[in-house]
Amino acid sequence: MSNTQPAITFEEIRALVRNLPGPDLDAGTAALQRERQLTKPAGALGRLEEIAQWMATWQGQHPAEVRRPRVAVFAGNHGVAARGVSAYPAAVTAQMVQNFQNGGAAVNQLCEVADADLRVYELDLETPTADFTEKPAMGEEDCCQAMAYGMMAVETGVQLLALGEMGIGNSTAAAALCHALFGGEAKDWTGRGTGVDDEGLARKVAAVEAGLAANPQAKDDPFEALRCFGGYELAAIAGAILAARMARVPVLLDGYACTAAAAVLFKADRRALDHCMVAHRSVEPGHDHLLAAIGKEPLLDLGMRLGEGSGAALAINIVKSACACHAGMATFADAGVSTRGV
Ligand SMILES: Cc1cc2ncn([C@H]3O[C@H](COP(=O)(O)O)[C@@H](O)[C@H]3O)c2cc1C
Ligand SMILES: O=C(O)c1cccnc1
Repeated sequence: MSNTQPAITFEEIRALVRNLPGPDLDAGTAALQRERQLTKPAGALGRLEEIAQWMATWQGQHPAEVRRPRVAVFAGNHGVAARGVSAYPAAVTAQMVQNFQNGGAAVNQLCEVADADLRVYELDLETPTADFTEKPAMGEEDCCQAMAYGMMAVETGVQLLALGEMGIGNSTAAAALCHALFGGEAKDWTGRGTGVDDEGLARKVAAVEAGLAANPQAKDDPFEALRCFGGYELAAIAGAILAARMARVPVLLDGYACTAAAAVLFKADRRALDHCMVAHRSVEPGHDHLLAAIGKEPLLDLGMRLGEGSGAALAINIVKSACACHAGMATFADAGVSTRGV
């Protein structure tokens, strides 16, 4: 990326992870108490109730607010893309960034519907990471720089952060990352991404296996795994999640690639993703294994496999709806509705 001194080092990031702020239990309890008084049978709003409580707990305020949701999409290019692991050429990454800027992508429409502020962050698209089948994708400085860049997406006033990525080849990077973090076999983590054929899928599995063989140290440390396989956009997502935690901003994670980036933090500390929900279950088969590994149940399951923050942008509507019901509904006492008889 650049030759300047990184704004943060791995050591500082590790210290951040060791000292993450915890939940605001007072705000969470206030939400639970209000929930019990709202004019509906107990539990009848299902996960919307859990979402309202989660939002209060991690925003540290009750009732929680979603006036300013932000969708941050990070874009980066991958050296491994040269190995024929995507159905599309690497040039599509920059072309899609242009498309985002022109308002023509799926995520633009979904942000419009959700009334969300879409920000697209390019990470040196002319300079792909190294091919991880040969050596680590990034040096430590570049990885830290990308994480620091991701942190900048968390600005004052953002009340909910939805994260996404754009980077041709990144479903292969995500597979290698998950394989290093959680073990298993390369094929368990590798899917068709943008739609590779059987030969393309075999090339992807081979690239993941070669990646693990070329970077054996990636298995020993989650940040090392991020550096070896990451991709600038995946490192930026990990940085954004950390900054959001520090700033008390709840986070929606998108599909496979985005959740894989988040999983680095989970491996570093099992509580590190407590302020995150996974927006949807991607069709990419590795996502299911990954959700099981990090213990998260996604909000939506619509057969999507796009990336670019699309599922996260869509789920903003669910979070807004949960908070609107929680804050706006009348209580039994206020509305003069009889409480449960038996
Ligand atoms: C036109 C187009 C728009 C996209 N928007 C997101 N992705 C998605 O596809 C890529 C990952 O798949 P793979 O690993 O197979 O390259 C990522 O850039 C992801 O965000 C797109 C891909 C394409 C082709
Ligand atoms: O789930 C994802 O993030 C995904 C799936 C396919 C292609 N790109 C991204």
